[in-house]
Amino acid sequence: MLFHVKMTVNLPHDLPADQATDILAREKAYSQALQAEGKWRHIWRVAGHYANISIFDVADNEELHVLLSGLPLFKFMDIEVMPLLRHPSAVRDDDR
Ligand SMILES: O=C(O)CC1=CCC(=O)O1
Repeated sequence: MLFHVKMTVNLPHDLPADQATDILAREKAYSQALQAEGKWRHIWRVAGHYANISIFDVADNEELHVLLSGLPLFKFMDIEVMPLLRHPSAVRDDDR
């Protein structure tokens, strides 16, 4: 199942720099591992915002929840999820 996910990051201004550096490094590694697995298909920065638009390809709502709640930045994010399904006019075979 495909999901469109918007993540808006709200890092506290008083978060110590070493903790911020550590959490961002862990977030990057977590994200890149899921991208390599094919579960996190796309990630795009939203211009002018500390936010991203991502496409996840997972088995079901529960798997998406597990992956999102495992994000190192999870407690510092607002997350909006939109489930996607194939459009009847779509021509790409991998958009299901
Ligand atoms: O910077 C972001 O948008 C938050 C984020 C999610 C995965 C990642 O590497 O950074």
